[in-house]
Amino acid sequence: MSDYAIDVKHLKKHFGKTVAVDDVSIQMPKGKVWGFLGPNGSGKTTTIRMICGLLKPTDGEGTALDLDIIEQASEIKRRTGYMTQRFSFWTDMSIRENLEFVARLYQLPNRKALVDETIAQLGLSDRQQQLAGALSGGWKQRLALAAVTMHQPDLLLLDEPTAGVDPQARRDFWDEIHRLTNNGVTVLVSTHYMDEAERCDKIVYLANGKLITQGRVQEIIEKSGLITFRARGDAVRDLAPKFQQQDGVEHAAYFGAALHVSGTDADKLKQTIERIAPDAEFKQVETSLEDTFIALMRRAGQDLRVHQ
Ligand SMILES: Nc1ncnc2c1ncn2[C@@H]1O[C@H](COP(=O)(O)OP(=O)(O)OP(=O)(O)O)[C@@H](O)[C@H]1O
Repeated sequence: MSDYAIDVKHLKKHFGKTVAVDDVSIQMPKGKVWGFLGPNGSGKTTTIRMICGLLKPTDGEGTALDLDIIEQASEIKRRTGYMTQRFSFWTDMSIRENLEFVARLYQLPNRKALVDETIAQLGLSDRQQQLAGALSGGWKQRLALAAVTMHQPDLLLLDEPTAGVDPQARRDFWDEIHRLTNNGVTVLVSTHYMDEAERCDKIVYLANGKLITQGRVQEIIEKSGLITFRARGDAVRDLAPKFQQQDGVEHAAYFGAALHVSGTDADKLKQTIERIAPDAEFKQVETSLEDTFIALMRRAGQDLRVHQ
Protein backbone atom coordinates (compact mmCIF):
# COMPACT_ATOMS: atom_id res chain seq x y z
CA MET A 1 0.00 0.00 0.00
CA SER A 2 1.41 3.35 -0.97
CA ASP A 3 0.88 6.66 0.83
CA TYR A 4 -0.83 8.07 -2.25
CA ALA A 5 -4.55 8.13 -2.91
CA ILE A 6 -3.81 9.20 -6.47
CA ASP A 7 -0.59 8.33 -8.27
CA VAL A 8 -0.91 8.88 -12.00
CA LYS A 9 1.86 9.42 -14.51
CA HIS A 10 1.93 11.02 -17.97
CA LEU A 11 -1.83 10.87 -18.44
CA LYS A 12 -2.96 11.80 -21.92
CA LYS A 13 -6.40 11.91 -23.46
CA HIS A 14 -7.26 12.63 -27.07
CA PHE A 15 -10.80 13.13 -28.35
CA GLY A 16 -10.27 12.96 -32.10
CA LYS A 17 -7.92 15.84 -32.81
CA THR A 18 -8.49 17.47 -29.42
CA VAL A 19 -5.74 16.86 -26.89
CA ALA A 20 -7.85 17.27 -23.75
CA VAL A 21 -5.12 16.19 -21.32
CA ASP A 22 -1.44 16.28 -22.16
CA ASP A 23 1.14 14.50 -19.99
CA VAL A 24 -0.36 15.13 -16.55
CA SER A 25 1.22 13.45 -13.52
CA ILE A 26 -0.24 13.80 -10.01
CA GLN A 27 0.86 12.25 -6.74
CA MET A 28 -1.64 13.05 -4.05
CA PRO A 29 -1.19 11.76 -0.46
CA LYS A 30 -4.10 10.11 1.32
CA GLY A 31 -6.30 12.17 3.65
CA LYS A 32 -5.66 15.54 2.01
CA VAL A 33 -7.85 17.99 0.15
CA TRP A 34 -6.38 19.27 -3.08
CA GLY A 35 -7.80 21.91 -5.39
CA PHE A 36 -7.90 21.44 -9.12
CA LEU A 37 -7.86 24.77 -10.91
CA GLY A 38 -7.60 26.07 -14.45
CA PRO A 39 -9.59 27.90 -17.09
CA ASN A 40 -12.66 26.36 -18.75
CA GLY A 41 -11.67 23.53 -21.04
CA SER A 42 -8.21 23.08 -19.46
CA GLY A 43 -8.77 19.35 -18.90
CA LYS A 44 -9.85 19.09 -15.24
CA THR A 45 -13.00 17.04 -15.80
CA THR A 46 -11.24 14.72 -18.25
CA THR A 47 -8.41 14.12 -15.75
CA ILE A 48 -10.88 13.44 -12.93
CA ARG A 49 -12.77 10.96 -15.12
CA MET A 50 -9.55 9.09 -15.96
CA ILE A 51 -8.59 8.93 -12.27
CA CYS A 52 -11.89 7.41 -11.20
CA GLY A 53 -11.86 4.81 -13.96
CA LEU A 54 -14.67 6.29 -16.06
CA LEU A 55 -12.47 7.17 -19.01
CA LYS A 56 -9.58 5.19 -20.42
CA PRO A 57 -6.45 7.29 -20.99
CA THR A 58 -5.00 7.43 -24.50
CA ASP A 59 -1.62 7.11 -22.84
CA GLY A 60 -0.14 7.06 -19.34
CA GLU A 61 -0.73 4.93 -16.29
CA GLY A 62 -1.35 5.03 -12.61
CA THR A 63 -3.33 4.09 -9.57
CA ALA A 64 -6.18 5.46 -7.50
CA LEU A 65 -6.43 3.97 -4.00
CA ASP A 66 -3.62 1.60 -5.05
CA LEU A 67 -5.80 0.19 -7.82
CA ASP A 68 -4.80 0.32 -11.47
CA ILE A 69 -6.85 2.99 -13.28
CA ILE A 70 -7.07 0.85 -16.42
CA GLU A 71 -7.22 -2.74 -15.15
CA GLN A 72 -9.23 -2.17 -11.95
CA ALA A 73 -11.57 0.61 -13.00
CA SER A 74 -14.72 -1.02 -11.64
CA GLU A 75 -13.17 -1.57 -8.20
CA ILE A 76 -12.09 2.10 -8.17
CA LYS A 77 -15.65 3.18 -8.99
CA ARG A 78 -16.95 1.26 -5.97
CA ARG A 79 -14.53 2.97 -3.59
CA THR A 80 -14.77 6.45 -5.06
CA GLY A 81 -17.43 9.15 -4.83
CA TYR A 82 -17.64 11.24 -7.98
CA MET A 83 -19.80 14.33 -8.02
CA THR A 84 -20.21 15.49 -11.59
CA GLN A 85 -20.33 19.13 -12.58
CA ARG A 86 -24.06 19.14 -13.11
CA PHE A 87 -25.03 16.54 -10.57
CA SER A 88 -28.60 15.89 -11.46
CA PHE A 89 -31.30 14.62 -9.19
CA TRP A 90 -34.53 13.11 -10.15
CA THR A 91 -36.21 16.38 -9.42
CA ASP A 92 -39.66 14.78 -9.36
CA MET A 93 -38.59 12.23 -6.76
CA SER A 94 -38.44 13.08 -3.07
CA ILE A 95 -35.22 13.57 -1.11
CA ARG A 96 -35.73 10.15 0.45
CA GLU A 97 -36.44 8.42 -2.87
CA ASN A 98 -33.30 9.90 -4.40
CA LEU A 99 -31.11 8.59 -1.58
CA GLU A 100 -32.83 5.19 -1.66
CA PHE A 101 -32.15 5.00 -5.37
CA VAL A 102 -28.43 5.70 -4.88
CA ALA A 103 -28.27 3.15 -2.03
CA ARG A 104 -29.80 0.51 -4.32
CA LEU A 105 -27.38 1.47 -7.11
CA TYR A 106 -24.43 0.70 -4.83
CA GLN A 107 -26.24 -2.36 -3.44
CA LEU A 108 -25.63 -1.09 0.08
CA PRO A 109 -26.72 -3.27 3.01
CA ASN A 110 -29.23 -1.98 5.62
CA ARG A 111 -30.53 0.52 3.14
CA LYS A 112 -33.40 1.88 5.19
CA ALA A 113 -31.28 2.56 8.28
CA LEU A 114 -28.53 4.10 6.16
CA VAL A 115 -30.91 6.43 4.34
CA ASP A 116 -32.55 7.38 7.68
CA GLU A 117 -29.13 8.19 9.12
CA THR A 118 -28.05 10.18 6.06
CA ILE A 119 -31.25 12.24 6.13
CA ALA A 120 -30.87 12.87 9.87
CA GLN A 121 -27.22 13.94 9.43
CA LEU A 122 -28.32 16.36 6.75
CA GLY A 123 -30.95 17.75 9.08
CA LEU A 124 -33.63 16.99 6.50
CA SER A 125 -35.79 14.53 8.49
CA ASP A 126 -38.78 16.88 8.42
CA ARG A 127 -38.47 17.44 4.71
CA GLN A 128 -37.60 13.95 3.47
CA GLN A 129 -40.80 13.63 1.44
CA GLN A 130 -40.22 16.97 -0.27
CA LEU A 131 -39.32 16.84 -3.97
CA ALA A 132 -35.57 17.20 -4.49
CA GLY A 133 -36.25 19.71 -7.26
CA ALA A 134 -37.76 22.10 -4.71
CA LEU A 135 -34.54 22.40 -2.69
CA SER A 136 -32.38 25.54 -2.91
CA GLY A 137 -29.04 25.37 -4.77
CA GLY A 138 -27.05 25.00 -1.56
CA TRP A 139 -29.24 22.19 -0.23
CA LYS A 140 -29.13 20.38 -3.56
CA GLN A 141 -25.33 20.32 -3.34
CA ARG A 142 -25.40 19.07 0.26
CA LEU A 143 -27.79 16.34 -0.75
CA ALA A 144 -25.55 15.49 -3.72
CA LEU A 145 -22.53 15.25 -1.40
CA ALA A 146 -24.48 13.02 0.99
CA ALA A 147 -25.51 10.82 -1.94
CA VAL A 148 -21.94 10.33 -3.22
CA THR A 149 -20.60 9.61 0.28
CA MET A 150 -23.28 7.15 1.44
CA HIS A 151 -21.17 4.17 0.37
CA GLN A 152 -18.29 5.57 2.46
CA PRO A 153 -15.76 6.08 -0.33
CA ASP A 154 -12.07 6.57 0.48
CA LEU A 155 -11.62 9.03 -2.36
CA LEU A 156 -13.93 11.86 -3.38
CA LEU A 157 -13.66 13.59 -6.74
CA LEU A 158 -15.81 16.70 -6.81
CA ASP A 159 -16.15 18.59 -10.08
CA GLU A 160 -17.08 22.23 -9.40
CA PRO A 161 -19.47 21.20 -6.63
CA THR A 162 -20.30 24.75 -5.52
CA ALA A 163 -20.83 26.47 -8.88
CA GLY A 164 -23.80 28.83 -8.52
CA VAL A 165 -24.16 28.27 -4.76
CA ASP A 166 -24.37 31.25 -2.38
CA PRO A 167 -21.39 32.15 -0.12
CA GLN A 168 -22.85 30.79 3.14
CA ALA A 169 -23.85 27.50 1.51
CA ARG A 170 -20.35 27.24 0.00
CA ARG A 171 -18.87 27.67 3.49
CA ASP A 172 -21.14 24.97 4.88
CA PHE A 173 -20.18 22.69 2.00
CA TRP A 174 -16.49 23.23 2.75
CA ASP A 175 -16.96 22.56 6.46
CA GLU A 176 -18.38 19.21 5.38
CA ILE A 177 -15.39 18.56 3.08
CA HIS A 178 -13.00 19.21 5.97
CA ARG A 179 -15.03 16.95 8.25
CA LEU A 180 -14.61 14.19 5.65
CA THR A 181 -10.84 14.69 5.30
CA ASN A 182 -10.50 14.67 9.09
CA ASN A 183 -12.03 11.20 8.91
CA GLY A 184 -9.35 10.08 6.44
CA VAL A 185 -11.16 10.66 3.15
CA THR A 186 -9.05 12.10 0.31
CA VAL A 187 -10.72 14.87 -1.68
CA LEU A 188 -9.78 16.31 -5.06
CA VAL A 189 -12.07 19.22 -5.88
CA SER A 190 -12.17 21.40 -8.96
CA THR A 191 -13.19 24.99 -8.45
CA HIS A 192 -12.99 28.46 -9.92
CA TYR A 193 -13.32 30.15 -6.51
CA MET A 194 -10.15 31.56 -4.95
CA ASP A 195 -11.43 31.36 -1.37
CA GLU A 196 -12.03 27.64 -1.91
CA ALA A 197 -8.56 27.17 -3.45
CA GLU A 198 -7.14 28.76 -0.31
CA ARG A 199 -8.85 26.14 1.85
CA CYS A 200 -6.97 23.32 0.06
CA ASP A 201 -3.77 21.68 1.29
CA LYS A 202 -2.36 22.00 -2.19
CA ILE A 203 -3.36 23.22 -5.64
CA VAL A 204 -2.82 21.72 -9.07
CA TYR A 205 -3.23 24.19 -11.94
CA LEU A 206 -3.95 23.08 -15.50
CA ALA A 207 -4.05 25.12 -18.70
CA ASN A 208 -4.48 23.85 -22.26
CA GLY A 209 -4.47 20.27 -20.98
CA LYS A 210 -1.07 20.65 -19.31
CA LEU A 211 -0.10 20.79 -15.66
CA ILE A 212 1.36 24.29 -15.32
CA THR A 213 2.14 24.49 -11.61
CA GLN A 214 1.33 22.83 -8.29
CA GLY A 215 2.00 23.48 -4.63
CA ARG A 216 0.67 25.23 -1.56
CA VAL A 217 -1.00 28.57 -2.16
CA GLN A 218 2.01 30.57 -0.95
CA GLU A 219 4.43 28.41 -2.96
CA ILE A 220 2.46 28.96 -6.16
CA ILE A 221 2.41 32.72 -5.61
CA GLU A 222 6.15 32.79 -4.85
CA LYS A 223 7.07 30.54 -7.78
CA SER A 224 5.27 32.94 -10.14
CA GLY A 225 7.84 35.65 -9.29
CA LEU A 226 5.12 38.31 -9.61
CA ILE A 227 5.26 41.76 -8.06
CA THR A 228 1.96 43.63 -7.72
CA PHE A 229 1.04 47.29 -7.39
CA ARG A 230 -2.43 48.47 -6.40
CA ALA A 231 -4.33 51.75 -6.66
CA ARG A 232 -7.94 52.49 -5.78
CA GLY A 233 -10.71 54.79 -6.77
CA ASP A 234 -11.76 57.11 -9.58
CA ALA A 235 -8.21 57.87 -10.73
CA VAL A 236 -7.78 54.30 -12.00
CA ARG A 237 -11.35 53.42 -12.95
CA ASP A 238 -10.75 53.25 -16.72
CA LEU A 239 -7.06 52.47 -16.74
CA ALA A 240 -6.88 48.66 -16.91
CA PRO A 241 -7.05 48.43 -20.74
CA LYS A 242 -4.26 51.02 -21.03
CA PHE A 243 -1.93 48.81 -19.00
CA GLN A 244 -2.49 45.71 -21.12
CA GLN A 245 0.46 44.78 -23.36
CA GLN A 246 2.65 47.48 -21.81
CA ASP A 247 6.31 47.03 -20.92
CA GLY A 248 6.70 44.89 -17.79
CA VAL A 249 2.95 44.31 -17.33
CA GLU A 250 1.77 40.72 -17.20
CA HIS A 251 -1.73 41.52 -16.09
CA ALA A 252 -3.87 44.47 -15.05
CA ALA A 253 -7.25 43.70 -13.52
CA TYR A 254 -9.82 45.13 -11.14
CA PHE A 255 -10.51 43.61 -7.77
CA GLY A 256 -13.58 45.52 -6.66
CA ALA A 257 -12.61 49.19 -7.00
CA ALA A 258 -8.87 48.47 -6.86
CA LEU A 259 -6.70 48.09 -9.92
CA HIS A 260 -3.91 45.52 -9.66
CA VAL A 261 -0.96 45.68 -12.03
CA SER A 262 1.48 42.76 -11.90
CA GLY A 263 4.74 41.75 -13.54
CA THR A 264 8.08 40.23 -12.63
CA ASP A 265 10.34 43.27 -13.18
CA ALA A 266 9.71 45.92 -10.51
CA ASP A 267 11.65 48.71 -12.30
CA LYS A 268 9.82 48.23 -15.59
CA LEU A 269 6.49 48.08 -13.76
CA LYS A 270 7.20 51.31 -11.89
CA GLN A 271 8.23 53.10 -15.11
CA THR A 272 5.09 51.95 -16.91
CA ILE A 273 2.87 52.98 -13.99
CA GLU A 274 4.54 56.40 -13.86
CA ARG A 275 3.99 56.86 -17.61
CA ILE A 276 0.38 55.68 -17.77
CA ALA A 277 -0.99 56.85 -14.42
CA PRO A 278 1.25 59.62 -13.04
CA ASP A 279 -1.53 60.95 -10.79
CA ALA A 280 -2.69 57.64 -9.29
CA GLU A 281 -1.33 56.48 -5.94
CA PHE A 282 -0.02 53.00 -6.59
CA LYS A 283 1.61 51.05 -3.80
CA GLN A 284 3.18 47.62 -3.75
CA VAL A 285 0.98 44.93 -2.20
CA GLU A 286 1.24 41.18 -1.73
CA THR A 287 0.45 39.28 -4.91
CA SER A 288 -2.78 37.35 -4.46
CA LEU A 289 -3.62 33.88 -5.71
CA GLU A 290 -6.03 35.40 -8.21
CA ASP A 291 -3.32 37.77 -9.56
CA THR A 292 -1.16 34.68 -9.99
CA PHE A 293 -3.79 32.65 -11.82
CA ILE A 294 -4.65 35.49 -14.20
CA ALA A 295 -0.94 35.85 -15.03
CA LEU A 296 -0.47 32.07 -15.36
CA MET A 297 -3.40 31.92 -17.76
CA ARG A 298 -1.80 34.62 -19.92
CA ARG A 299 1.59 32.92 -19.80
CA ALA A 300 0.00 29.65 -20.94
CA GLY A 301 -1.27 31.61 -23.94
CA GLN A 302 -4.37 31.27 -25.99
CA ASP A 303 -5.86 27.80 -26.13
CA LEU A 304 -4.86 26.79 -29.65
CA ARG A 305 -5.99 23.16 -29.44
CA VAL A 306 -8.36 21.91 -32.07
CA HIS A 307 -11.84 21.58 -30.52
CA GLN A 308 -14.29 19.40 -32.32
N1 LIG B 1 -16.24 13.64 -24.77
C1 LIG B 1 -15.55 14.60 -25.38
N2 LIG B 1 -15.45 14.63 -26.73
C2 LIG B 1 -14.73 15.60 -27.34
N3 LIG B 1 -14.04 16.57 -26.69
C3 LIG B 1 -14.11 16.59 -25.36
C4 LIG B 1 -14.86 15.62 -24.62
N4 LIG B 1 -14.73 15.89 -23.31
C5 LIG B 1 -13.95 16.99 -23.22
N5 LIG B 1 -13.58 17.41 -24.44
C6 LIG B 1 -12.68 18.55 -24.74
O1 LIG B 1 -11.51 18.38 -23.97
C7 LIG B 1 -11.04 19.64 -23.47
C8 LIG B 1 -10.95 19.58 -21.95
O2 LIG B 1 -12.28 19.54 -21.41
P1 LIG B 1 -12.61 19.34 -19.86
O3 LIG B 1 -14.09 19.26 -19.75
O4 LIG B 1 -11.80 18.22 -19.33
O5 LIG B 1 -12.09 20.72 -19.24
P2 LIG B 1 -12.39 21.38 -17.81
O6 LIG B 1 -11.10 21.93 -17.34
O7 LIG B 1 -13.10 20.42 -16.96
O8 LIG B 1 -13.37 22.60 -18.20
P3 LIG B 1 -14.53 23.31 -17.32
O9 LIG B 1 -13.84 24.17 -16.27
O10 LIG B 1 -15.22 24.14 -18.34
O11 LIG B 1 -15.37 22.24 -16.76
C9 LIG B 1 -12.00 20.69 -24.01
O12 LIG B 1 -11.43 21.21 -25.17
C10 LIG B 1 -13.26 19.90 -24.30
O13 LIG B 1 -13.98 20.50 -25.37
